[in-house]
Amino acid sequence: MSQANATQKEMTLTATPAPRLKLFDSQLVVPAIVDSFRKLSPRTQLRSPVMFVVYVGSIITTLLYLQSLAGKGEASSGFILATAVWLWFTVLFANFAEAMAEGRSKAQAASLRNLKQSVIAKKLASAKYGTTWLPCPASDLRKGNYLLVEAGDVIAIDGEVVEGVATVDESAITGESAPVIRESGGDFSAVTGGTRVLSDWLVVKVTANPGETFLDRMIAMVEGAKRKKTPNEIALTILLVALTIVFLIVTVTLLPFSLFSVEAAQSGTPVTITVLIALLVCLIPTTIGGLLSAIGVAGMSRMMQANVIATSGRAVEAAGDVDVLLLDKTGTITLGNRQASAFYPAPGVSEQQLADVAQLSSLADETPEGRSIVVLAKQRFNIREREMASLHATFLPFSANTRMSGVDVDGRELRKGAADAVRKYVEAAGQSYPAEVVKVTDEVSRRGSTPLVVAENGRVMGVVELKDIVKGGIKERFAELRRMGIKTVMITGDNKLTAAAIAAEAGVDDFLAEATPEDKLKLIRSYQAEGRLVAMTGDGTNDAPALAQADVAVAMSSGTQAAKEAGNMVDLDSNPTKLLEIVEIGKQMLMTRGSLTTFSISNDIAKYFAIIPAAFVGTYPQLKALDVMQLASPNSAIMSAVIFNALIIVFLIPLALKGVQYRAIGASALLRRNLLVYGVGGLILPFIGIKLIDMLLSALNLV
Ligand SMILES: Nc1ncnc2c1ncn2[C@@H]1O[C@H](COP(=O)(O)OP(=O)(O)OP(=O)(O)O)[C@@H](O)[C@H]1O
Ligand SMILES: [K+]
Ligand SMILES: [Mg+2]
Repeated sequence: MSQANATQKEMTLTATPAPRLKLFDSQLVVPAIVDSFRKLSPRTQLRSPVMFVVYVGSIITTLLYLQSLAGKGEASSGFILATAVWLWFTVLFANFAEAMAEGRSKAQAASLRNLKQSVIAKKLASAKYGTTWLPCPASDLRKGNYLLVEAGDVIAIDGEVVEGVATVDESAITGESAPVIRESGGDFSAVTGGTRVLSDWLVVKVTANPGETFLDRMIAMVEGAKRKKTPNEIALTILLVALTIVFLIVTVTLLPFSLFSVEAAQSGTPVTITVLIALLVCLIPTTIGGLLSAIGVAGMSRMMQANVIATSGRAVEAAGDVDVLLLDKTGTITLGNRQASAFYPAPGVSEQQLADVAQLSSLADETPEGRSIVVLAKQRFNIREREMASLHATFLPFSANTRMSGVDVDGRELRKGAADAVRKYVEAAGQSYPAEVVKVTDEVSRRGSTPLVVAENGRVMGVVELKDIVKGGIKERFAELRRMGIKTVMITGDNKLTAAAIAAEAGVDDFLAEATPEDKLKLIRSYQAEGRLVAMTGDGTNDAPALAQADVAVAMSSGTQAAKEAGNMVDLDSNPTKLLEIVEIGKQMLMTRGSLTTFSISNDIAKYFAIIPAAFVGTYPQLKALDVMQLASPNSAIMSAVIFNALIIVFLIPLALKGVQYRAIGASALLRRNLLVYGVGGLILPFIGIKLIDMLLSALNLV
């Protein structure tokens, strides 16, 4: 063990910590500036229709400026140039916001990539321990290959343990320094490439080709390579496009009005195209248009900081609206390492007889439960392991559907399993089920332990108690979820009494016991049919169908490959209460988007008051009444509005990246508060900002 400890310490030192970069860290800012220019390609710009309008406006004003240099300008070339430059800044600032958000994700991806080591694996000729192995680079491994991994070896690639038990240091992936046990069968059989075996050995079957491993997928996700617009983002984009079209029509119809009206002809001051473009850009929702993508990317990146990898932005979004959380009992709410702790023989059976039958029925049972029975029988009565192969036995593996396992040997039919399952089996064999055994299983269950009833040839031999422990601190976290309005439901294959005891201890709102994988699936569907958004956390293979059905499906990284494939998030810390943070991050992202949309639309209103009187005062002098800001000159008014419109994007980048503050108060109270802060704030702020810019411009004699 001392050697294992030493290796582990070494590992902890070499593992790369996730980068904790400051908001405007120069490591992020410099590449983001470069990226802002790279993002000027039309294809990239088309992704945000609002910003694309600004982009086109920048190009047109630039052309108008060039025309003015040739002496055919519609206004002074200095004014056109200033407008063009600030419109380009507007586009660049929006690009910069997105690049900053992506840069943070890229830094996280880079730290993950550091974990990818080129490992030489020990490739076995067959699935059996002890057969010869050949060195093979990880990149040449394929699904279905078998590997030997021994103490000190780094596991080359993702796989499933088929033989052996070992302690594994997964700190490089999970950040958790305590070693975990990985063993064949059951829910602790998945191993991840990049982790290191500390003691003993494993035979691992490769489950992913190079480039398709858990780590590879995490890196791709974090880098945002596969980031698609979420349904909510698409809906919001449609709204923004509609607003843009309305303002575009308004602006275009103003053109002939100003050009051909009698007043314009008389005063000789038609509104220029430059001014109309400035007006259009100020009216369309550029603030949210420029920040929308950054908000989404930042949400995923905040998940990553909480050690959760989300496979889609859609999952992050759904997390913000979750109503019901379903949790698996064993391994999620409890530690999940259920150990046999006592034998309770049925009347007329000795404890040793029971232990003997229980042990024999568990010899080929690869689950932690089965193995722990063999261990207890040895401790209590020194019952030695028998070699299954020489016994001519047929083994009946445990399944979550039958909730039984056993063995047929020398004409003896040995079974063990959940009380109700064994009772059915015993009664089907025409035997009676002793009342004393019911008493014992009830007592065991009320303690929160799992009773396993053991039977031989249809006769009940007694009960084995499997002890499990509720994870620490879970009750307070569930109370917090309740305050957020989220209902917690524990689902388990275990019996009602055990379930009730654990449910009470953990403080969940409700539970479903004796659930088969299909029952779990049905429960999720029934909640979804009520229009609720369901989150589920699980770790076992039998949780996979339910995880695939849930809207937000968080797989524990300690769980099986199947569970991780089925989920849309993986919690690297394997902490069931992590959902609390996941929901918070989701809510925060939705709120940030809502708040900035509100702000964006209301902060455009002041610009009418700045630009409309400035643009049309020549044509319609009555409009002077709108000039509540008393801006220095028409040109100064227009420039100030355009400059404010560009700068506000930069000022709001920190908010878009960090997210607005989340508080666990009611949804309507939160909405009221945000409307007040961002709606009213957005209304007032530009009046002050535009006036200040105008004063500065005229003080510096720039307009
Ligand atoms: N190796 C085994 N052999 C026989 N019976 C078992 C074995 N392991 C578990 N059982 C019984 O089957 C029941 C159902 O197991 P299952 O794995 O579906 O659910 P669980 O692990 O108890 O709960 P959860 O769904 O929360 O993980 C257990 O409660 C136990 O009574
Ligand atoms: K705007
Ligand atoms: Mg289970």
